[in-house]
Amino acid sequence: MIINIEHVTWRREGLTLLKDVNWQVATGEHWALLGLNGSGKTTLLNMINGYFWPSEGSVSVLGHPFGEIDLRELRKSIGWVSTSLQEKLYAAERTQNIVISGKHATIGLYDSIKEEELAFARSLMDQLSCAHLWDREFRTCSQGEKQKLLIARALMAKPRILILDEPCNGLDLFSRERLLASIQELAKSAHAPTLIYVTHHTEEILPVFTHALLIRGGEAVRCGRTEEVLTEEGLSEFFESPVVVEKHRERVYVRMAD
Ligand SMILES: Nc1ncnc2c1ncn2[C@@H]1O[C@H](COP(=O)(O)OP(=O)(O)OP(=O)(O)O)[C@@H](O)[C@H]1O
Repeated sequence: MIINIEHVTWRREGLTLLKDVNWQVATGEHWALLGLNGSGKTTLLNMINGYFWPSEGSVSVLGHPFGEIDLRELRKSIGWVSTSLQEKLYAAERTQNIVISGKHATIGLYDSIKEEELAFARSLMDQLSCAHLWDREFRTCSQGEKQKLLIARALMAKPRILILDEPCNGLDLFSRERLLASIQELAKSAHAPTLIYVTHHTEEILPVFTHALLIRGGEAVRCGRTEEVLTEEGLSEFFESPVVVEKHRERVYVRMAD
């Protein structure tokens, strides 16, 4: 079992921010985590990374129950790509150095770069269709290109779980599709980590995401196989508002019902 969250409740400042959440992620599955603003997605991710401790219930990640594992060690197996990270990275840094710095999850490089690290960084940039950005300054790359570089950076540490936290935020239609195509390829590649794709938008949930968790008000409202979860009925109930679902190339597009 990659992730096993059982009856997890998390309280903070008199509020219950996660309520009796149950979530099991098995090997070979890729998950989408869908929820509106403030629904508890980031809180749940912080829980998986061991930054928050459950008030009730138990968390086990990569077969290690919390309480029995060094969380700093565990975090080395989890990549977490989010846009807020971009601001922390050196704007003038060369793209390949940013990718390579992911090996030890540092900001900037402190050791001399080894030949095999350069080769691995290049293969990752190739895999994410951004090898043409080699040796560019990070700040000169577009938002979509930066996201690809940050995914390559996270993969440099060979994580077993890769969290993609709203990676398409701020991307235009075409950049979004290019990034999604790279994510699709990544998910299909041999030795791909377990992907957890966090989003507000159902249409970003690619067919490779076999399972979906819908979270609302800190509760896991629906959880299961994507095609069973992302139905018109299921989503109308989830959004507490009637929606119409249109499917195109195995992706689900939602609009409000008239
Ligand atoms: N440490 C904290 N103390 C108090 N409230 C918190 C804390 N962390 C999160 N919250 C609250 O918990 C709720 C869920 O927040 P969370 O960041 O998990 O939502 P989210 O689903 O990631 O939202 P978004 O899509 O906007 O990023 C919010 O109402 C937020 O204000």
